[in-house]
Amino acid sequence: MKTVLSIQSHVAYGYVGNRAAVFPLQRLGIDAVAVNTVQFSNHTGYGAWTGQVFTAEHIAEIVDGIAAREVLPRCDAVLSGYMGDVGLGRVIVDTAARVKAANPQAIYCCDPVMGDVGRGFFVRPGLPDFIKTHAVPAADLLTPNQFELEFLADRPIATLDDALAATAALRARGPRLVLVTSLTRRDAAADRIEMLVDDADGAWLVETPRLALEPPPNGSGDAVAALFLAHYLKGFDPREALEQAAAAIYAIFDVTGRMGTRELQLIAAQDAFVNPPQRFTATRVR
Ligand SMILES: Nc1ncnc2c1ncn2[C@@H]1O[C@H](COP(=O)(O)OP(=O)(O)O)[C@@H](O)[C@H]1O
Ligand SMILES: Cc1ncc(COP(=O)(O)O)c(C=O)c1O
Repeated sequence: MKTVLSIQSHVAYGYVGNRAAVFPLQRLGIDAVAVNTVQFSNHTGYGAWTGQVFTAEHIAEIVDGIAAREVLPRCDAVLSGYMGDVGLGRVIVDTAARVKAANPQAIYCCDPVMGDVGRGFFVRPGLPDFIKTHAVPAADLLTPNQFELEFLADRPIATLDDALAATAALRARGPRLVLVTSLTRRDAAADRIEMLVDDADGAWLVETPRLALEPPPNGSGDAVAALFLAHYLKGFDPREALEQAAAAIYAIFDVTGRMGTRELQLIAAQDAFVNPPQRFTATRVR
């Protein structure tokens, strides 16, 4: 069994961070060791929330406790998402290095959660620059949405060529693979939403219909990063892992987004992760 150390936010109500990532990991047969960077009542997109960002010392203590149980050498990957603040970010990047020292085969998958096109930046000041200068070079897999890709690669993205130039620029800084979510470009149909995966062997694009989801979903990026990583760890190549992740996230929204209840979302998800009703074929773009 593969093991993922997932270091992300926790919310009591709703599905972002570890609440969006742990269930897909488990459903796909991965042992998810979950460390929560914050405990909030709900995600910050609501505008108001209660709860706390845990201190860097607290997270370091939890990681030390896990290390004392000999868990780090068993980890096949570290998955990080919402970091809370720069101090926490340092502990997370350090933890990824500790896991890789304990298990040289282990990989660090960094979901550089910091904002999106509709909302702009939604994390504390300083974190975007920390992620750009410290987390990106440490990552093996990087999963930005389009907004995050533009910031990390210092360029606007209007076309597929722009996106490929940006992923190449990021790969030159460390990550072996970049997965871009919610790619929206002027040279594609407006009723579609795309994801792009780029590694040394080539680049693949997958598109699904864009569903009218109001308000726009939160946590979809967290779920996609977990889905992609789970399939990648299980030995799927990047193109197959991309197709699996696209089919699963689409099934969840298509079945549940229109109907709306959270319970349905979870129930539908159980089947969608493992046996998505619809397949989407990726196209080679490099
Ligand atoms: N309106 C939508 N219709 C269909 N799929 C969507 C929609 N919004 C998100 N998705 C799927 O979820 C993936 C991740 O969403 P994204 O918005 O990029 O994540 P994040 O939460 O990190 O911003 C997208 O690449 C797409 O496959
Ligand atoms: C606490 C928390 N974690 C994670 C996220 C990331 O969600 P997404 O997957 O939509 O980027 C958010 C977004 O609002 C959040 O508030």
